[in-house]
Amino acid sequence: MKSVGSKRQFKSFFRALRMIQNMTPLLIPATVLNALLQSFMPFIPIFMTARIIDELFGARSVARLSLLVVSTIVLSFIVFLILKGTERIKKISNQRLFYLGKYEMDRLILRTNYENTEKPRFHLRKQKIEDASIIGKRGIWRIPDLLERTLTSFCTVVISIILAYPTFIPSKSQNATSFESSIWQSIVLIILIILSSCYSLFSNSRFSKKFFKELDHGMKFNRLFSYYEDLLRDDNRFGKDVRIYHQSELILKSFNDFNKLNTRFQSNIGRLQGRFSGINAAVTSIISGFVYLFVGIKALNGSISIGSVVQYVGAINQFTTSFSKMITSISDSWHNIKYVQLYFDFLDTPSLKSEGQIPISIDRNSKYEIEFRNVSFKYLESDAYALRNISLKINSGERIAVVGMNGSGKTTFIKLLCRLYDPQEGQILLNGVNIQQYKFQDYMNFLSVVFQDFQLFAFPLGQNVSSDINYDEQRTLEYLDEVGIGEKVRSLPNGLETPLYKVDEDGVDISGGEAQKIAIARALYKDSPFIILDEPTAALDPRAEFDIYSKLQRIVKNKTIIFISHRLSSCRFCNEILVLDKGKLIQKGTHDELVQDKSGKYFELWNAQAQYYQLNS
Ligand SMILES: Nc1ncnc2c1ncn2[C@@H]1O[C@H](COP(=O)(O)OP(=O)(O)OP(=O)(O)O)[C@@H](O)[C@H]1O
Repeated sequence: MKSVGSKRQFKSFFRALRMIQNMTPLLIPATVLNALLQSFMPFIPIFMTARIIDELFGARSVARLSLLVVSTIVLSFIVFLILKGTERIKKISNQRLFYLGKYEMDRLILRTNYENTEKPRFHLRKQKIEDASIIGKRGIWRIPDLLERTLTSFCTVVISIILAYPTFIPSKSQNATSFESSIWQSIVLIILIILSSCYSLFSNSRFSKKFFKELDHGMKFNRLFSYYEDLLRDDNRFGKDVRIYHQSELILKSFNDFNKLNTRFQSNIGRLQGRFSGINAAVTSIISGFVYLFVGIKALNGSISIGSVVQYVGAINQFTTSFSKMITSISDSWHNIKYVQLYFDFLDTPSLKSEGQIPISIDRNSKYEIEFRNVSFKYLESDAYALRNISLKINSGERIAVVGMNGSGKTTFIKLLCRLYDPQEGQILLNGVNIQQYKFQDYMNFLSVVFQDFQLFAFPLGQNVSSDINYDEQRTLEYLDEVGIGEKVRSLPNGLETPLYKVDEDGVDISGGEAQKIAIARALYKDSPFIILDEPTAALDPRAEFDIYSKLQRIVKNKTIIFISHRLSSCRFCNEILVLDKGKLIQKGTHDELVQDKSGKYFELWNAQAQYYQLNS
């Protein structure tokens, strides 16, 4: 089991490296170069100082000394310059990686099938990835940093071993003292270094585990805090309810809770870091003491030069600190992979939709027929049927109303028709072919929908209507005129180029009814053969409602319109009414036929509405 897990972790790591390389081709080379230079840099003064001291205590040649000093300065300066260059490349590339990594997730959210986006788990997963990237910069965004730390410490360990190695070899010269020729002092020092390395391995992995546990804990507070922050930042969406229902105290309490917990979280992390680095520093100092003693005795006995003391002491100290860093980085990388996997699991969210291959060429004069054949549907997390055994046909040019009580399945009917969901039983056919066999985008072009909870965007008004940056101004205005908002649009300072909403400072806020009119204009502009309007006039005043219904008859000509409605006023414009109840199609017919069926559901609804108006008139 464990090896399967490890295999997956390695796979994710290499996949992340490939992805980073594709997104920012300079980042990994710059990181590797940076790591090599960083590990090399501390050894320049260590190695060169040893040579300079030996020269001072030896031949004392001014020319050689000058050469050594100049070489040290020039070499350090060149390495420093290259390091600065790679740092800059890394900084820019890391920013790019941050953006592109998130862009991939946003692209998935916008393109994955709708069914996925309605699952709370889907959004929770994304939130977790985002939180992890903010707190502790975990996930793919941390990989370059961890790679650099691991490589730097690894190379430093290798170089320090090469430089320190001679001091552990017992002297074989005839004049060597028993201390110099004994292997035991080397063994003792090596054991001490190994013990300190083991301790560092153990304490690092404990630290990493605790650190990541604290970070996971901290993510919960961050999520709640971000939720309220977003709501307040967006457009103070809950401003009205907060005032009416005195909810400010509750919200501020959640900010205070977050603040308290965050302070505790930060102090826990700080304490952990402090304890860990304190103990590590103490261990390193003790080892340093032994190293000085060991190398010092050798120097006192004259078996190594004074300059070599600097080299050996420096190299062994570099080894102990870098070994500890290397272990920390490997352990961090191992824990970080969990978040990399989370990221890839999100990007790999399976598409639940089957993609057809048949193209649809839309032609105004063609006849289209939609058929629901024994269609049944349940939402994923529900046992109850939202639609049950629906069979019906809708032909070109028809005006259909779908009516029913709350929760009777009207919106679900539309969602299935629009392929936002696919039915579990039965088929939906367009001209006799299952709609799943058509190219998805072609099928999307076949329909225009104004959903109950339609969304307009903070783009210029013209772009909202046309869904395009380059749009036909005249046509756009014509449709806006038809829905009765053209005059208002013309009076705006920038006309069609006026952005909606105050996200842009030149933006305009619009009323609910105006937004609904723009949404209807958008559906008309799309010029699809089927137009579906889910509660299209809920926000309109009676005059605007009547106006739009009568105009729709004229504008849409031979197109098919399906109205979803609670208001039976729309039914008068329709040649067929479908009545849904608890997911079943229980009645269909013309308005007059259904009104005459006094025991039917439609009559019940119609009568209730008529009685209401009588009572209130
Ligand atoms: N995403 C969902 N997950 C689970 N159940 C859902 C989901 N959406 C709707 N339902 C359930 O499916 C049934 C039909 O809902 P639907 O939204 O189609 O009704 P409706 O007729 O449009 O209602 P309304 O008139 O209130 O808009 C209801 O019982 C509803 O609770």
